[in-house]
Amino acid sequence: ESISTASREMYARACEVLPGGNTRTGIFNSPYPIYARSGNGCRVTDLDGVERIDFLNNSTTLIHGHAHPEIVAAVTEAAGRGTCFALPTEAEVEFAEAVCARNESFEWARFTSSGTEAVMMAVQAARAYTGKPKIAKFAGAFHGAYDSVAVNNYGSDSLTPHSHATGTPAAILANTVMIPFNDPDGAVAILRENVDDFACVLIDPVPWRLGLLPANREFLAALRAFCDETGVLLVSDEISSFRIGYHGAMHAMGGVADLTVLGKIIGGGMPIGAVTGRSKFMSVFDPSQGTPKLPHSGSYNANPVSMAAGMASLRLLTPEQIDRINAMGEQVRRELRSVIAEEGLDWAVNGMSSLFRIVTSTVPGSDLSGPELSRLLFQALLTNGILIGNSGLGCVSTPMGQGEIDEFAVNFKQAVRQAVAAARS
Ligand SMILES: Cc1ncc(COP(=O)(O)O)c(/C=N\OC[C@@H]2NC(=O)[C@H](CON)NC2=O)c1O
Repeated sequence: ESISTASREMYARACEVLPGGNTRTGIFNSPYPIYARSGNGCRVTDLDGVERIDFLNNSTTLIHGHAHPEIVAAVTEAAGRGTCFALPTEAEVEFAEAVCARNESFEWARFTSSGTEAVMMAVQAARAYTGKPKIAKFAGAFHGAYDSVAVNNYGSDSLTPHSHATGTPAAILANTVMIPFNDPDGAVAILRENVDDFACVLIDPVPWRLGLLPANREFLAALRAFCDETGVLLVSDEISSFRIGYHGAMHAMGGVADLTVLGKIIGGGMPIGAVTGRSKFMSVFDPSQGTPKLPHSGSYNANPVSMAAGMASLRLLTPEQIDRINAMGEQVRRELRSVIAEEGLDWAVNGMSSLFRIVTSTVPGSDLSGPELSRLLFQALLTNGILIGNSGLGCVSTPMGQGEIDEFAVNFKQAVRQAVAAARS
């Protein structure tokens, strides 16, 4: 049924000028996506004026929700003084200080305009520092669109590299090795097979495409020990998971990375990415000693508007705020689990801190499993005033309170019943 007449009409117009009316694969939804008109705090309004509680927050980016007054003020003030210069600004230095203060391993920082670029630069920095070609990543984990890492990134645990970017050269796949998540013996055995060829191991400590289940401490310790022994760099992609603790995900789980990639929440809703880490590794970018091993430019790198939004976002993200949204995240996971239990379903609600992911039945052959059911649930939630990701991903934002959690629990029950009925019809 048509959820939003105006969105359907807008989508038809979009298809005239955008491939499939789309410019971001992850948020495409058939038969057509709902178009946003505006957002305010934890609520988003579509082109028909329908308001929903936003538990997706632009794929966990908007930790302070939409149009936070302090972030809007910072962006407006910065933009009024010029949005970008072919000159460095104080804003870049101030924000780099704020980022480096978050974790003792963040000795130097460098900015990009997306997480994808930051992952790319971290991988290239590891290759520049070690002189080695191969990288290891976890089967199924998502790290953005860079072709060296856009390999096995849709949740499958297959260790055979396959790219979702059709046409990726075999030479790229040959240098991207899959290792199994939370399997220390399995992962280290594969790493040892080509130990002299590895530049880095790339890990998201809470990989959402693997069901948002965290790495365990023994596993992180085994990776750290392997990297200490061999000189392979440990790169932590915390673009989505940094929010789980004031010092980030690895720190919260007792690990230490050599380089850490940041994005999303540190940008306050403006385009951002960052590579941080030990200065000895980050030195590959340093142009002050002659041509750097790794040149890296970008027209909007460290642009003062993103820096200002990021400063406001980090300033607002106090330990108390993190504790508060983490407690609300735990309550959300508990409420959703009790609805699922009441409905007699074997779905799971995974995640930690302020992140959650609803995973429909994993029982092979169950009629209530897989991406189709996740999509039915996503659509049913849309008609019940709630926005989450089409793969069941969601998060809590700081403007939320008990009212939003209560409303989610009630509407989730209705949506589950509608999705199950639709799946069985
Ligand atoms: C661990 C990790 N590494 C790199 C990236 C890429 O950063 P970006 O270039 O700033 O988007 C990301 C960013 N996107 O992840 C969000 C993810 N992206 C998606 O396409 C889907 C869309 O809904 N299924 N949902 C999501 O939450 C990331 O999470």
